[in-house]
Amino acid sequence: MSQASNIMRLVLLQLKGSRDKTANVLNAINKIEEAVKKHQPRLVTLPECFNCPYGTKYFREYAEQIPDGYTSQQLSKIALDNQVYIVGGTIPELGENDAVYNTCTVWGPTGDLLGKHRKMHLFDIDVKGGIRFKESETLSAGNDFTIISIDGHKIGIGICYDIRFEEMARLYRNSGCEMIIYPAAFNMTTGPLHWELLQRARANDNQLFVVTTSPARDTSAEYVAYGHSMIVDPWAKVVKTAGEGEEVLAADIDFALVEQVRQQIPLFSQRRLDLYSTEKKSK
Ligand SMILES: O=C(O)CCC(=O)C(=O)O
Repeated sequence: MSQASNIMRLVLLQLKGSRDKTANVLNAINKIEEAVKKHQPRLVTLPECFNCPYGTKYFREYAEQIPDGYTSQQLSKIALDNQVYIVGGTIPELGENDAVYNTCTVWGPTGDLLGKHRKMHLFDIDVKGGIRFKESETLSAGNDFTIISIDGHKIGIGICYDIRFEEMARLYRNSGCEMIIYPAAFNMTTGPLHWELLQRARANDNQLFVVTTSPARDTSAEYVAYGHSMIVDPWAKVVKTAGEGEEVLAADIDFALVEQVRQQIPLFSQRRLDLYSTEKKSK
């Protein structure tokens, strides 16, 4: 693909996880290699918590330093060997002062770490008769926005629950992003109702591509992921969606669509900033 091209080929890997970290990482590595051979993507994305079961009791045990830990080193090598960008899902990260984060790493074709996003909004919910989850029992929240650039296109990174916070997506749009990628693991309570809705809403509000990558559904797991990894375009149209099992989703997306939608429905020059605003604060 030429550097100036607006077309980018994506591969989303919806992967099944297990309690065996090494097996999970090797599965991801093998699937990346196969997908590169078959589809020649520019960018490959992985699911949230792809090397670890999704559960607060597991995060510290599976946590690794970034970029020195095993999973980071494997992702760096496979990106370099295959000359591909990788949005490496998420892994539990062992950070400063012994804090643990739910973190997405992004790797370039040189094997370099291009960015690291720590989930900003921790998934603490209690839906009666549905699901209770409290990430803050063991995780700390990140404080930084993460934008990477691929072939001149800015891409914002968020993680799962982050998608519910429209201000974050707006700030990415205001910073020039044309796509937001969310590694994510919705569940069987909120998934059917909110998964597609939130993606189409963020895409529609901000006139950009939204990409999510979920683990495959495993009904024997303690946390059952919804699946349905998805690509939504700036018209809020679902371009491609996976089912529930392990799946490889490949698609060419055209960034020219971003400008077309923004010109035809010029929300961002029509906003009444004299009456309201969304502002970034530093912490
Ligand atoms: O927002 C939701 O319903 C699910 C969020 C989630 O599973 C997560 O943040 O990991």
